[in-house]
Parts: sequence; structure tokens; C-alpha cells
Amino acid sequence: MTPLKNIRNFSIVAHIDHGKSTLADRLIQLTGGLTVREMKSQVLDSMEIERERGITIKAQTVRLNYKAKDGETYVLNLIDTPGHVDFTYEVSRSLYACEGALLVVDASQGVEAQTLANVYQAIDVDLEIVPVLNKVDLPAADVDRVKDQIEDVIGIDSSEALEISAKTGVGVDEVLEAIVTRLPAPTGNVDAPLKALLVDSWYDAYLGVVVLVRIIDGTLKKGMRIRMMGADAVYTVDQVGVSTPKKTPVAELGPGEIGYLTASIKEVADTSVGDTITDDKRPTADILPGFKPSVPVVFCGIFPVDANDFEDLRAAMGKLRLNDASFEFEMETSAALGFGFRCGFLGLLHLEIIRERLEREFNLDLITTAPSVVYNIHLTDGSMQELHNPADMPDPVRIDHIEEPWIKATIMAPDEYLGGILKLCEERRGIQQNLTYAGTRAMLVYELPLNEVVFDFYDRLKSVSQGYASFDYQITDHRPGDLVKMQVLVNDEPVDALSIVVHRDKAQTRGRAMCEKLKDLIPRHMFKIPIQAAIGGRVIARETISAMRKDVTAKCYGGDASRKRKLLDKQKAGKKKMRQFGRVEIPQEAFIKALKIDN
Ligand SMILES: Nc1nc2c(ncn2[C@@H]2O[C@H](COP(=O)(O)OP(=O)(O)OP(=O)(O)O)[C@@H](O)[C@H]2O)c(=O)[nH]1
Repeated sequence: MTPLKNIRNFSIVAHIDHGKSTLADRLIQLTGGLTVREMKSQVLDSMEIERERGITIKAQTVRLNYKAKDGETYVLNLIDTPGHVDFTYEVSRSLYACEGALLVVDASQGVEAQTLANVYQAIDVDLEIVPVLNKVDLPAADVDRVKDQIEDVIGIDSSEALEISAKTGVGVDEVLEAIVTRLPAPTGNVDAPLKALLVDSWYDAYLGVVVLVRIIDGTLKKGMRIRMMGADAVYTVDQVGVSTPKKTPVAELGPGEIGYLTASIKEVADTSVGDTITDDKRPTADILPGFKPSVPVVFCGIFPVDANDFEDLRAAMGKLRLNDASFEFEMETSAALGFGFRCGFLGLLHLEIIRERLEREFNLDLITTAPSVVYNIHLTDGSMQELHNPADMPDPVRIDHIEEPWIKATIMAPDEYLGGILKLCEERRGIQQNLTYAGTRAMLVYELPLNEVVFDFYDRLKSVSQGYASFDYQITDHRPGDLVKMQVLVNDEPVDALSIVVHRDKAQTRGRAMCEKLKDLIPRHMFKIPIQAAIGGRVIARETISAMRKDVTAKCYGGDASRKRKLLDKQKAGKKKMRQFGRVEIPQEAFIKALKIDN
């Protein structure tokens, strides 16, 4: 057991790409946590898709042993935090396990929206913060400007900010010293009953469910009967260990320490993050405050292209859910798409990652329907129901009013792009709350309906700002809105998977855009296909796909049979990605593409 005074628990908070993982790798390397051979290019971002996209999702920890200049050896626990808006809830849970945080800011870029969001969370839980300016090796680095920005925008003292390059290694040893000298040691009582925070849990192919814990008081040992106080479940501890980042069993964990336990827990869903773990025989008197559970805010339908893949899809989703309790799914049937699942996600990136994993790791061809937010439908009989699927919208005569979720969005960008950004926010029914400047960077705060943001807002923001704007949001409340369900009819048949809930003022424009898009996305058939958008029985937009004059093989004049076969094969392969609706075949990608709004 490490004495409290020799423990430091910290996180690194940063905006995406400011160098958090690179710095973490350096710290691991300098403290000898891994041999160079064991060191992959990025140790902490280990999942394949995370690596590809350069983002971190699951919080991970690593324990470092550091011999400081004072001659003592310290245990430094680094808890990694995710960097994307969809996963901010994982940031806050990681921060609860720490006493301090390194605030990493790219010295060539400055403070960005997620720097702010993350550092405010750290300040909220009273962490000691050490500002670190990274990438000082870049010619564009402007240390003084960024220091001023940290003081002006965040409001913390930056006079003693460290100046480093995680890439070249310059200044990184100073970071280790600062962790020891500037961050506080944890406190705790070894003789008190066990009290530990359940920081995270995940499924490991060898160990089963692994629980990451931070010990507050008492000790945790193998063989102990532990109680999860919130979930009210009792388990026997099989193994206690630390991550170096290799999983290494230890005899026990004491106050202030961070480590993992396994206890034959069947599913990640049996553990609730933020729960208090105690000794079943000698329970602690007080429960830790816990965290708000992360609730899915974006829903969509996922259907197999080939109906025979339904069971495989169910099994694949079950596997992903093992490791991701915030991903929800339940069976759904659609008149157009048959059997599938209605799935809930934390945000659009989360949706994309899950879909990509299903397709890539489980080799499934999928149709994803329009993402939708959760609406509160207040009925005339005084009851309220949550609407997760636009297709389930009750009859309008039964509806008294509909409420939709609103967010508070923070956008930071160079001021030259401000015009385009303001226009975009106004188009999306935004209400401007604040506009401030730090030098030539503008910081905008807007209230926006989540429904207007969920689909392509982020893409559009990036394009109007040439990639320079950063964005962060949190859901604030539900507000009444004049919302209607818009249906799309293809060849006079409603395609439920294309239904959306939309603000009445936007319905016409959206309807027209969707019909135009579908006209391009649906290939010609042997007959004329009308495409219509409608609210109730009223058609608000219409396009027609004209009939194909000849069949595809007609252009192979002459009797070249092999060429003809090739063409038909090609057509057949294309068909696999199509879905039959009545007499019309709609390509898989149409369901998402039809919703993108181009300007
Ligand atoms: N020139 C220079 N480049 C750096 C430095 N530190 C990191 N980078 C580069 O910046 C990019 C982003 O670094 P990462 O460490 O992946 O960023 P991150 O903050 O971990 O990103 P997320 O995991 O998505 O939060 C990479 O291409 C790094 O090589 C530095 O000190 N100097």
C-alpha cells in the first residue's frame, strides 16, 4: 500500500488534437511503464476505431512510478478522459477520481470550446489545475497570447504555465515534477470501513467485467465480500490489480489508490458508474453522491439489409452493449424495413461509431434511419409520453402540445468566420446568448433546439469555418415547439423509415429538399415514381422520377454474352445494398443522405 503523501491522481483535460495522448505516452515512457517495444504508437487510445479517428472514448488509467527530485518515489495515477462532446459525461466521472488536472492547450491554436467545457468540469469538482502549453516547437506557437487567453477566457492564473513539446519531449520532465509538487496528495482513512468509487467498468475478453475503482477509505483485498450500495448487489472479489497499463494483480489497494477489481460480475450493465463500493460485513455509513446516469439523446432505427441477418445483428448489438452501457437497443418493426432495432446513443459520433463497428467487426450490411431526438408528447388527456421514433407519433387530434430538448452551445472560432456561423445558428432556430472576444477569437453562446443540431450541424459548422470552429454543448431543458411529423411517400406508399419530426416553419423547405435528394438517390425503374412529402394528408412537396426507357443490357448490342452477364452481375451486387418498397427499390444510403441539407 502506498502512503497517501506519495500518491498523485490526475487527469489531462484538453481539446481534441491538442496533444493529450502524445503527452500521456511521453509520461509513460519517461517513467518506464513500458518498454519501447511494448509501446504502440498511442498507448491509451487502444480501440481500433478510436485510433483511426484519433479520439478517446473509454476512460483508461495508467499507474506510473516516478522518482522525484526530492528523492522519493511517487505513484502517479493518470486517468485518461475522452475528448469528444458526445462523451463529456465520461470526463466528469474520471475527474471525480482525481485531485488535480493538467490543462493542455495547443500553443499554436489557443483555447477551444472543449478546453473550456472540460476545464470547467475540473474546476467544478475543485481540482487543482496546472496549465501546460503544448507544441511550443511549432513556429506558429504564441505562448504569450495563449497565456493571456487562459487568464481572460478561463480565468485561471497562467503565469506558471509549463511550456512543453510532447512531440520532441522538451519540458516533459517538468510536467512530472509539477504533478508531484503542485498537485495535492489524496486524503483518506485506512482504518475506516471500505468506501470506494466505481469510476468505470468494461468487458475484457479474459477477465470478464473489470471495474475501475478509486479507494476513498479502507482497503480492498482479494476474497472480500463487497457491496455495490446503489445497485444493492453483493460480490466476492476475485482479483485486485493496477494497470501499468498492463493489468498487474496486487495484494490490496488502500486509500487514495486507483485500481481495478474483478468479481464474476456478468454484465457491465450490472455495475453503475458513480456507485459506492463498500465492505459487506462492515459497510460505510455514507454513500458517495454518485453521477447522473448518461441517457441516450439520439435515437435511430438500425435494420439489416438482408432480413436473414436479424439474429446476427441482435447478437452483435448484445456484444457491443457488454462494453457500452450507454448504448441502448430494443426490437422494432417497420412496415418498410421489417424487423430491426430502435437504438439510443449519446450523440451522433457515438451513433456512427456503433454503426461502423457493427458493419466492420460483424460484417453486417445495415440500413440506418434518420436520427431523432426524444420528444415529450403531451396528450389532450393530460398524460405525457416520450417519442423515440417519429413513426410512433400519435394522431395529431390527441396531441395537446409537443416539447423538444434544447441545448446551450458554445462555439469558438476566428472572428472572420463569425458571419457564416451566426447565419447557420439563426437558420437553425438559435437564440444568441452571448458573444465575446479573446483577441481575434470569438466565443459565441447560443441556445438551439437539439433537433436542429443532431443531424448535420457539426459538418456545416466545420465547412462555414473551414474547420476552425470548435463546438461543445449540453442539454438544458425541454421547450414547447410547433412540431409536426412529416412523411415521405415513394410511389404513393409511405416509407416510415423516412418520417421525421420537424418544425412547422421548416417543413416545406425540408420536404422539398428531401424529395429532390431522393430523386437523385433512387435509381430509375421501368415505371414513373412519384416522391412526395406530406404532413397528415396534405402534400407539401413533390418530385417525379421518370421511367427508364431501356433495360440495362440493351446497350450491349451484339450478342456478347459474357459482357451481358457481367452487367447483370454488377446490377445484382448493387441490389444487395437496396431495399424493396412495394415495387420500388431504395438504396441503403438514401435513408441518411436524404436528410442532409446542402446550402
Ligand atoms: N508539433 C507538435 N505536434 C504535436 C505535439 N504534441 C502532439 N502533437 C501532434 O498533434 C496531434 C494530436 O495529438 P494527440 O496526442 O493525438 O491529441 P489528443 O489531444 O490526444 O486527441 P484526442 O485523443 O482526440 O483527445 C498528433 O498529430 C500529434 O503528433 C507537439 O508538442 N508538437
